Amino acid sequence: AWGYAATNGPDKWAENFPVANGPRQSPIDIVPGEASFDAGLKPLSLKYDPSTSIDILNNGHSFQVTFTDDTDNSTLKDGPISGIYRLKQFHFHWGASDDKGSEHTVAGTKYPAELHLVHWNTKYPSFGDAASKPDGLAVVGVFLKIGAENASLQKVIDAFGAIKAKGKQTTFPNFDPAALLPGCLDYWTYDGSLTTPPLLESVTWIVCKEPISVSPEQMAKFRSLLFSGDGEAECCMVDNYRPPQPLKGRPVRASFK
Ligand SMILES: O=S(=O)(O)/C=C/c1cc(Br)ccc1O
Ligand SMILES: [Zn+2]
Repeated sequence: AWGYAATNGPDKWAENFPVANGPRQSPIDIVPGEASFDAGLKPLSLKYDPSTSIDILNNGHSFQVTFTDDTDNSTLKDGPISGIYRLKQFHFHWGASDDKGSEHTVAGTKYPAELHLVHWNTKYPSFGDAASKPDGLAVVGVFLKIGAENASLQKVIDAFGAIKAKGKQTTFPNFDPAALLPGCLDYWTYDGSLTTPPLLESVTWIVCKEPISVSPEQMAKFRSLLFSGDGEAECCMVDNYRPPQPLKGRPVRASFK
């Protein structure tokens, strides 16, 4: 199965997922000076209902918090998209050390981690259906920067004890993902893909310019999670990020000057 090791990592994914070499792969290096300001881009409208959060899971390549998506209670609207997209889950990517870990980079700068909030277009009947359409998904990316302890993030970290190994999950009710968003929602946007197999080219990426904070101690807790399952040789969950992919002529737009 795919992973992030030398034997099954990003450089090997094209063997089973040839779209890995496609025209709209993610992540990318965002070069602010080459992004074009688009006055037609609307502010993001993110409206989340904490009662839609269900559980937290170690899926063997990250951990994710999953939401009920059978109503329009937690949605993304406006920004670069048309229609209503429902929040399905959020997860993170991070490094073994603070000098790497994000998937998108900004003029070559890597952040220690990156949050992805995954939404699907309600013009399609389900996430699975939407995931195969060019306008099916919208993922909001938020960089994490080393600094003050993040109290909202700490609520997620407090659940790690129950999901240390691959396959572990526990209930995670009443969590408001809006508490993980930066104060300023200026963003860059471009057409891309899932950054993990199946690498489907169905994502409108919306990457926030402003990072949120994470303390060194909190990053250490991320790195205490395991890729491995119970009874397997322990392997720390670190460096679960895909590096930037070729832009192949895609425009990157900015919602801000
Ligand atoms: O890292 S992302 O591109 O946000 C991957 C998102 C993703 C979300 C789901 Br839900 C299932 C498979 C996936 O690959
Ligand atoms: Zn992701």
